[in-house]
Formats: sequence, structure tokens, C-alpha cells
Amino acid sequence: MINERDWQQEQERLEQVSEKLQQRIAELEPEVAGLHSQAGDIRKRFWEEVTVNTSSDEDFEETFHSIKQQEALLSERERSYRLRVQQWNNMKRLLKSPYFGRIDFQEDGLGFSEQIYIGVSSFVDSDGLSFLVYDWRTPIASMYYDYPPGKASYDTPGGRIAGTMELKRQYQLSAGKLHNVIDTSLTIGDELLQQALGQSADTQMKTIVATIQKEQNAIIRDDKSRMLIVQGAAGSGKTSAALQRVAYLLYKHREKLKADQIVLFSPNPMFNSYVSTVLPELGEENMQQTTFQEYLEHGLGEALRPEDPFDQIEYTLTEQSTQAYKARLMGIAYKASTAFLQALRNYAGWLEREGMRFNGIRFRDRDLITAEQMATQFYGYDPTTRLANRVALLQEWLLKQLADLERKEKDELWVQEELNYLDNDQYAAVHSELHKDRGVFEFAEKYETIQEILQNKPRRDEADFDYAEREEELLRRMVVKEQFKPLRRSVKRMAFIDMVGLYAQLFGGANDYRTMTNEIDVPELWSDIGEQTKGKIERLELFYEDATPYLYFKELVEGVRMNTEVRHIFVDEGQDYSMFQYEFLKRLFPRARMTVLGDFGQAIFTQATELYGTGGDSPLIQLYGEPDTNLIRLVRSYRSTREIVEFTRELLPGGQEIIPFDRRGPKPLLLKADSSEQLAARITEELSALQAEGFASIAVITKSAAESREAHVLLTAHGCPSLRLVTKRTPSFEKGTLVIPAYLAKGIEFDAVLIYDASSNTYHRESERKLFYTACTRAMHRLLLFAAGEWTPFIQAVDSSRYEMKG
Ligand SMILES: Nc1ncnc2c1ncn2[C@@H]1O[C@H](COP(=O)(O)OP(=O)(O)OP(=O)(O)O)[C@@H](O)[C@H]1O
Repeated sequence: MINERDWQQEQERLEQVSEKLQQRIAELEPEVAGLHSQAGDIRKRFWEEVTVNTSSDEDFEETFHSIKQQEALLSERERSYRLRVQQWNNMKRLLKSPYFGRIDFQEDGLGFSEQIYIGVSSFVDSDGLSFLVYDWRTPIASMYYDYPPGKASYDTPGGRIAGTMELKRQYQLSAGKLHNVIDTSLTIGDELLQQALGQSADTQMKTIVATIQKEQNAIIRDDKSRMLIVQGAAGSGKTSAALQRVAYLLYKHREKLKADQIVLFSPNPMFNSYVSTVLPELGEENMQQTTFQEYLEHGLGEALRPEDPFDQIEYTLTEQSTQAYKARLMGIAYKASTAFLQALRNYAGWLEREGMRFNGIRFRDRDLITAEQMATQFYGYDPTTRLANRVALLQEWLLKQLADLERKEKDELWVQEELNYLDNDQYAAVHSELHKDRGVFEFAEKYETIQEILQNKPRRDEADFDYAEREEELLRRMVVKEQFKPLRRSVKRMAFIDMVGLYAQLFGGANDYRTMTNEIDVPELWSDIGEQTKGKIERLELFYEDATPYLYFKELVEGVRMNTEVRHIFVDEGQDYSMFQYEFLKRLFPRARMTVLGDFGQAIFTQATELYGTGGDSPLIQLYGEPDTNLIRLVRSYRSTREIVEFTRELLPGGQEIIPFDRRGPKPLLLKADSSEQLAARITEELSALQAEGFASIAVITKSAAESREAHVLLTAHGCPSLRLVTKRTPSFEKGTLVIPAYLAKGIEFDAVLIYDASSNTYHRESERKLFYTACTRAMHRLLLFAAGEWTPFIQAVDSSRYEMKG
């Protein structure tokens, strides 16, 4: 707390700033309305103001300029309208709480110190010079996050500015009143953070601008590296930092970076809805949000249906001691590796010499162009031409062939038949269409004139007959053209390449695989892997682990599709992506910088990638090379109480380095039952107690979707009120009491978490450790674990002082 005089001054200042904000809003209001209606008027009168005259070249040019002029005027008005609206919205946002922090900074060499108030947006006084509030993203405001009072400095485009921070103050304001003012000596005072973290979970993530921590600030403001990797413990604020980083980038590069040039890859669609309000709250537009799965489905189109990662994980979680299961796991690991990527590259090289597979083009039960003809043509090209270039040449050739064939086709019998089948209406429609078509008239006209000249005969009176003949000719062409359209389209879509066959061809015998790919270490159980892969492909489906390699390979053959618009991609839950997927993303977005955030402690997929590696060495660092990569580790965990973190960190090897934030709460509670019936009864009881305590967001977390369904039925039968089952199809995250599989709860948090079955029946394999850890770390304030039977060995290994037992 501060002294009374200071409090008085702060209250007065707050009132002044609020008044000025109100004034500014009132000033902007008519301007915004005026500009809006001006732009609307220009748009309405657009065609009245331009004179359209195309009779001569000069007139045409004049019309063109007049349109351009109107367009420029309109876009200028719209631009200034957008800017004003943004300003207006910013002011309105500020009015609710103009600032949250202040630093007093004396720059070295200057004899005075400046008071810098920091808020979600800048506000300059009417003199246009004095900043009443600085945007939290300005260079000077970075000191607020980086230093306690004392020596401090910040970077500007003109160099580093050093000085002394004489005061650091935090505010809690609402409705124009001061609620709390804290002078702090820490980087960001614990008290405010305590309060922020003590609140209950929400269905949407909150902004953290008032309490960003120093190491998070480094992530937010990193603007140099091509690749930024953040390895951070559960609840360390990775997602939060990522979202504030987007806001920072949009602010810093506001002249050239637009929100849709940033893409965030989220773990599931529900997560998209969870994070979607943060940027709008900060006054920025949302970036593009997608899931990798959406990308795959888009890339594969109709041809093949990819399995989703959740079905894959469900499969891996249902332990089986069969050879097929082992083979599948081996397949998943291999197909995620850069070895497989290299094998595919080599395979493409091999195909330059032999083995290409084509789909012949058939038309009305006839072969128009056979696969053999294509192969002959293909391997007839200069052998030094790259595969994809040769495919492009072949495509050109095929289109030309089709054009020739189309010309010949018009005299075929079926065309006459088609003409006969055109009913009168169709005929009339085509007829009038032809006559409407200026080109046809001009063609007919020119034809007549040439005839006149050539034959030196004046035009016949009864020229109608000739028209009819020519019309038939044109109609025939049209009929054939119409029927050839799908053929041309399929050539353009590269359907003449038997892509599915080419990919399946890889999964024959091990020796063939070696020959085609130069692979030395063919994985064990290769023939089982091959059978499984081909079996799936025969059903026109792809395993999740095949989807990215298939698309990658498709691009090696057909040419690379790139997105050169996107400047930044963010990969959240980055440990769940394979190296293969990273290589793919790098190629897909050649002009983008990448930010990867993840936690290897929560790596629940078989294809997981270690972000950091032992000693800071991981394949991910090699993706763009060490000099272009920045690696930041976050070890402080903010989500859960100290007691919960002290329990969960013992579940992980090396977990001791995770530092809990000092927010207190009850220790995790372990409750045992004798049967699943009794288990359900106890869970129901505890759930009701938690609800009565006022917790609004509670999750019963299960290992798999199957277990979620079972829990939902059982708990509902025991009278658990308003229990909602969350599946991979649940589009958005809602408050309440949920039953949810651990892999869908990733990235999300709840006031209280109940682990449905923490027995050794459910969690005992080493591969399940991280899933269990992920489930437990979703809890903010309470963690309860239940088991019918022996506790999982992961809990048995935890020091008993870290939890309480009940009955
Ligand atoms: N600097 C901060 N100020 C206030 N709250 C914070 C801060 N950092 C993190 N938090 C809070 O901690 C919680 C966890 O943050 P977040 O979800 O970003 O962590 P994460 O590292 O992405 O977690 P996980 O790996 O478990 O998904 C959130 O409630 C977030 O608001």
C-alpha cells in the first residue's frame, strides 16, 4: 500500500485521464460515424461518379482512370475509417481500466525522471506529445517486465537506453476508481500474480499483460530468431506467452504484418475456442487458427480419409500383446522419423529412373491415353530433368493430346446421338446462348466476309441454312468439350498419377524397399507394417502416421505447394508433432518464422519430438540450424497450487527442477474404493461437495474416450448432476462438470480435477506416465485421485507427505 498523499495524487490522475479519455471518445464518435457514412456514400455513388464510355481507346482510358480515382478515394476513406474505429475501440477499452502499471525512469544524463504509465494501448494527450498511457508493447514498457527498481535499460531502434528505475507501481482499477496500489521491489509483484492465479478457471483464456514474467517477456519480444523453441513445464504460461507474443508482433510490425499472416496450430478444435478471446481483448484481430488435422484433410482432399490423432492414440492406449500392435507402434515411430523422410526423397530419385505408375485416361469405355503411353512419354524426357518437372511436362503433353483428341471426337457417332437427345428447350437454350455470344456472331460475320471475298460472290439471301450448319458444328464441339471437361480437370488435378499406388508400392518386401529407397535400417516387422498400411489404403483411408508422409511424397512428385503469405507460425503442444511434420511445415511456409511451444513431460504421442534434448541438442534445433534458433526454458509453474505442483512434479523423472509458484491450497487427495460401483459413489459424493464449495469448472479426467463413456454412464446413474461428456467432436469448451479424456484436456485447465481411475490397471506402462502427468497438471486448485484397486506405480513412487489419503 502507498501513503495517503500518493493515493490522493493517483486518484486525481486517474480521474484526469478518464476524463480525457471520455472527451476523446466523444470527439471520435461523430468522426467515426461521418467517415462510415462517407465511405458508404462513395460506395453507393461509385458508378454515378465514373463515366463509363468505351467507344474509343481514349474514352476507355478516361473511364479506366475515373474508376481508379474513385477506388483510391474509397480505399483511403475506408482506411482512415478503420484507423479511427480502432482508435475509438482502444479508447473505450482503456476507459474501463486505463493502466495497470507505472515506472518512474530517469535516463542516464538527463536531470529528470519520467512517469511511465502502462496499459493495453497508448493514449497521447491532445498536445500530441505527452503519453498519458504507454502501450505495454512499447520498448520503454519492457522495463516494467524485465527489472525491479534500480539500474534498468531498454532497446530502441536507435540503440540501448540505460538509466535508473526509481519506482515501480501496480494498480487495480475499475469503474474509474483505484482499488489497490502496490509499490513493488520485485520484477512483477507477487501479490498481483497471486490474485490473478487465485481466480477460478474460465471457459476462455485470460490475458496476462499486467503480470507477464521476465522469462515470458523474453518469449513475447523475441524478434530475431527464425525459430523460437520454448520448452516449459505444465502451467508455465507457454500458451499465454504465445498469444501475447502474437499481439506484440502485430503491434511492432503493424505497418506490414496482418493477423491472417500468422497461423496458430492448436491441439484440437476445442482449444481453438479456449484461446480465441485473448487477442480481441487486447484490441487485436485473431490470427488464423487451425489444427494439423485440418491441414491434412485439406491437403488430401477427397482421395483418402486420414485417421485423426485421437483415434491413433486410442489405439496405442489399448495395450495388446499382439504382433500387429507391436508392428503398428514401430510403424508409427518409423514414419515419424527423418529417416523415413530421407527414404521418401530417395524413392522420388528412384522413380526418376523407373517405377512410375500412371492412371490411363478412359472415355466412354475406351482408352484415350493408356498408362503405358504415359510411361513411355515420361521416361522419354531428358533424364536429368527433376521428377516434378517431368510430371509438369507430362501434364502439358496430356492436355495437348486431349485437345487433339477432342477435335477428332466431334465426328463420332455418339455426338450425333447426343445432339438428337438435346430436347427442344436445351437446343433453344444452346441456340440463344450461341447467338448471345458475341464471339460467335463475329466469327459468323468474318466467315461470311471471307466467303464473299474468296468466292467473289455476294452474300446469299438465304444464309440461314449455313448458319444452321455452322451451328451444328459448334454444337458438336460444345457437346464434346462439355464431356471432355472432367478429363481436362482431372489432368490438371494430376489424377493421371497413381499416387495411392506409388505410396503403397513402398510397402512391399523389405528388399524392394531397400532398392527403392536406399534405406539400410528397414524397421523390424516390416512386412506387418506393410500389410497394415496397404490394408488401410485399400479402404481409401490413411493411418494418421501416414498422412503427413503421403502429402510430403505427393509434393515430391507433383511439385511443392507453398504458402508464401504467412510470416509466423506458432505450434502449441509442439512435443506432439513428429520431426517429419516439422520438416513439412518448414517447406509449406518457406517465408515464415516458427515458434514452437511444448513440454516433453507431456509427450503423449508415440511420434513425439523432444524440443530441448539433453544438453540443448535436438533434431528440432537442427531444423533451421543453431545460429537461427533461440531456446527458452520455463521452469516456474503458475497454474496449480504449490501443493499440486509438489505432487505432480514427482511423477516425472527430472521433475524436481519445476518450481511451484507460492500459492497455497490443500494437498492432493487420494481416495480408494473396492469396486467400480463404490468408486462411482465416492466420486459422485466428492463432486457434489466441490460444487457446493463453489467450483464452477470441474473435470473428471479419464485415460481414454472409452473410459470417458463408461464413467459418464456410471456417474450419471449414481445421480451426478449435469455431467457433460466431452468428445473429440465437442466444438467449444463450456463451464460446468465435464468428463473428458486426458488427451483432449491438453492445454486446458480446471478449478478441480478428479482422476477417474488412478489404479495400476489403468496406468502402469512407462508410456502412460506422461499421459497421467498431463491429466493431473490440469488442476488449478484441487486435485483428487480415485482408484478401485492398487494405486498406479507412478503414485506409489511419490513421497507420502505430498498427498492426503481419505478412507
Ligand atoms: N504471467 C502470468 N500472469 C498471470 N497468469 C499467468 C501467467 N503465466 C501463466 N499464467 C496462468 O497460468 C495458467 C497456465 O498458463 P498456460 O496455459 O499458458 O500454460 P502452458 O505452459 O501453456 O500449460 P500446459 O503446458 O499445461 O498447457 C493460465 O491460467 C495462465 O493464465
